[in-house]
Amino acid sequence: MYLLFLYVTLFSLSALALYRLFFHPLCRYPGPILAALTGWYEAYYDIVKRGGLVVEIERLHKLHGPVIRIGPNTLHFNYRQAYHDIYTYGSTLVKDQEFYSSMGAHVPQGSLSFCDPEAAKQRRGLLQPLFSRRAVMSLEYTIQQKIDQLLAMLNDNYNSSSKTVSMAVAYRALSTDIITSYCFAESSNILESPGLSHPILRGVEGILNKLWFQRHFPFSMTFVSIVPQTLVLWLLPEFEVYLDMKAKFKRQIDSFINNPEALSIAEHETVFYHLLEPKGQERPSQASLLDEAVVVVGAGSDTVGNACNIGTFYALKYPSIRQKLKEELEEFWVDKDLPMSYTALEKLPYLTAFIKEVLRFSMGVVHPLPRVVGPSTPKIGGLKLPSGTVVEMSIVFLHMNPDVFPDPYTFNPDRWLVEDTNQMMLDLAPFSKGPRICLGLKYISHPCLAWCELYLIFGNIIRRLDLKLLVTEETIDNFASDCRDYLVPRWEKEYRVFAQQ
Ligand code: HEM
Repeated sequence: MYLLFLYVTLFSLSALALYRLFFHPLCRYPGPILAALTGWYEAYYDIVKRGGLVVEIERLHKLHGPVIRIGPNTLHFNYRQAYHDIYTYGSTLVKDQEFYSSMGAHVPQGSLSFCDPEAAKQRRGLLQPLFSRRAVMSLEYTIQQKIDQLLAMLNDNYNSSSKTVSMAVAYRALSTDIITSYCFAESSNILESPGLSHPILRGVEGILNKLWFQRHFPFSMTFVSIVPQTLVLWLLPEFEVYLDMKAKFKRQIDSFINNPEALSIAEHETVFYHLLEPKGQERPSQASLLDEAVVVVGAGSDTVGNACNIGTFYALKYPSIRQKLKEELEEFWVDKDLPMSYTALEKLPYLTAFIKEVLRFSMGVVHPLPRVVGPSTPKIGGLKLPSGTVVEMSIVFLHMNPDVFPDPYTFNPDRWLVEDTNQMMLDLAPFSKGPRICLGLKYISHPCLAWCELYLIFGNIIRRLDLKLLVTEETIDNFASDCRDYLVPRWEKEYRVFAQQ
């Protein structure tokens, strides 16, 4: 009996392997045989090579050309027309259910995980007002308050070469505090924790380390949500922070549901204000509200933190860049003790060029975002593909394309100061593009929350502080290389700074 079972299994696997190698519609596309046979090829680079998939894809494109088969049913592209066909004009493609339901296994009812275009459109419609330019302008004060807190902390606690701080940690603290106070009118207050040792920071790190495991073994998150909490914490102590955060959001939602007046008397509009009082739509379920809260905090913290971390590094590393930023800011922002508004800062040409270069370098989400070809999808990068094919292109290949960004691995804000930046702007896509672009960013040239944060943070850090970079053997030298893919890019090394008095 066992033998029969073994024979049937072996026969089925062999038949599947033969089909995938010789009869599958994608069988004529080049790529590693193992990738054509199984999705575990990708899992190996994600888990064993710890975020090494994008580096492997780069190697494969050099070997096999601009289109490669990276999974049994997945093509990865490396040319700009394909990127725009998939994302910018990709209204007939949908998010890949297999990828997003495993990545979002902990938040199945949050906007990021919605693959059905209609459901995503409805949810985005509910949240959009919170991230519109009008809302952002009216809540600028909240962002400025948090930045003031960061500056005071750096001045008071990290002010000599023997008292330094990792800016990666400081910015993660700042961006999480901003997004939580902005969205829920209740900050996580990480910046107030002594030595920035808040459990949330450790928890986020622990969860990021488990990210690829969750992607390839999604039942691990189902396990976390169904077994008793004490067992989860015993087996996976790093989940404590995540479970605490969810419990806190749940308490907040319960209190708003029980006391709807509290929504309108909160200091400012919040995520829950828009979700609990949907105009012309049914109110999302409590589980969905909770998932959305987690999505918004996750999506709005590390992305912003990464960009700030990378920008500050280059402003400190290259004195000429820092000097130009400083001179421009000093000319327009004469009294640094008075706050400067986002609308004033966004008019500064060099600061704007600097932020665009920061966004090009920091990438946003570095992992290829998979989309599924539909029955009416036109050609992708000149290729007519069967419906159901998964297509993707990591942003690395767009942002580091030497045809559009000459000498792409050099951090050079001046490239944005030429007269015609149209093509570069088209290919600057840190927030992705098209129907599933980062929430609230209709077009990259219509700034809102993320832009507001970046202008205010860089403006304040450069104008009001004199940060010094501490260079040691351990200091990262260049953010363009050795990047690991944890959805957002991560690096092994970091850098530390102190505020010169
Ligand atoms: C520098 C800052 C940011 C970058 C580079 C960035 C980048 C991105 C990217 C690339 C996506 C597409 C993900 C995908 O297709 O799977 C995305 C989606 C999203 N972002 Fe951002 N983001 C940033 C800041 C923010 C902020 C501040 C928020 C607000 C809370 C936010 C909320 C979201 C949400 C909710 C989605 C999902 C939208 C959907 O699937 O329809 N992001 N972001």
